[in-house]
Amino acid sequence: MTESSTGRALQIDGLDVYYGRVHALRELSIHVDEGEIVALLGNNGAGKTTTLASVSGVVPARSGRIQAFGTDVTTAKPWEIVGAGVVHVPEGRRIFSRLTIHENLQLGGYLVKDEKVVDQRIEEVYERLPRLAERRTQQGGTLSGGEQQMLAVGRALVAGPRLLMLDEPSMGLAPLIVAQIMDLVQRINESGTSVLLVEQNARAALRIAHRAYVVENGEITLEGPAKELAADSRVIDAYLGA
Ligand SMILES: Nc1ncnc2c1ncn2[C@@H]1O[C@H](COP(=O)(O)OP(=O)(O)OP(=O)(O)O)[C@@H](O)[C@H]1O
Repeated sequence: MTESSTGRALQIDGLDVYYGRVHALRELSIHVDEGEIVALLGNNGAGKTTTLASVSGVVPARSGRIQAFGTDVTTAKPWEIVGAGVVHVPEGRRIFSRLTIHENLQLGGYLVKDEKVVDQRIEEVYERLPRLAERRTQQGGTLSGGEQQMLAVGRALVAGPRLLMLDEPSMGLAPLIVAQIMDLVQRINESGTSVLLVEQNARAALRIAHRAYVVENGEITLEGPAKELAADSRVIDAYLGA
């Protein structure tokens, strides 16, 4: 791994990923500057989850390069990528329903050596999300969908991300709850964490993103400032509806 200073949280160049014969990503290139929220929009099966899985070291790149904060992580292991400051909140939250909220948060710190740091970060999560603090001894499975999503984000924060990657945080949630989740993401960004936000809900994502990309069949087909994309007729027709 070579290191340099770029001001880029994430730089993906010409990424190709295959599942057997399925060519899931086709020379995909995107970047996230430090301090940005960047949305990756697209329909089911477009390649959004694969992009995050590839950055996280879960799905290997056939070709191309992935850099996180100037470090080449193309072939890095998942824990090395977390160590580089890149933390992934997976699709479907994947919280542990039999563990308490507090235990779920503690799991976010499993790679953090200093327990005091973990405890301090959990307290910060409780300050940010008082509803989790009130329910800290309850089992994760007793939370509503929106609260489970907040717990999944909180757990990621305990890992100390410099880049937070969120996979469809709005999935299955009512509009009011989606707005609360997006507000949380925006506040996390304002306190200094860069964000890559994967969403099918283009409307919600474009409201908080600085820039966005549209991915179709594994290829980037549109990109630009979020405000411009929100006004682009191709985005309106395909992703925003009437
Ligand atoms: N484990 C897998 N094995 C085979 N093909 C896969 C696998 N995972 C994804 N694919 C295929 O790769 C392509 C990209 O899928 P991906 O899940 O990245 O899309 P997505 O944009 O995240 O959609 P979704 O919102 O449904 O997750 C699709 O054609 C999908 O069928």
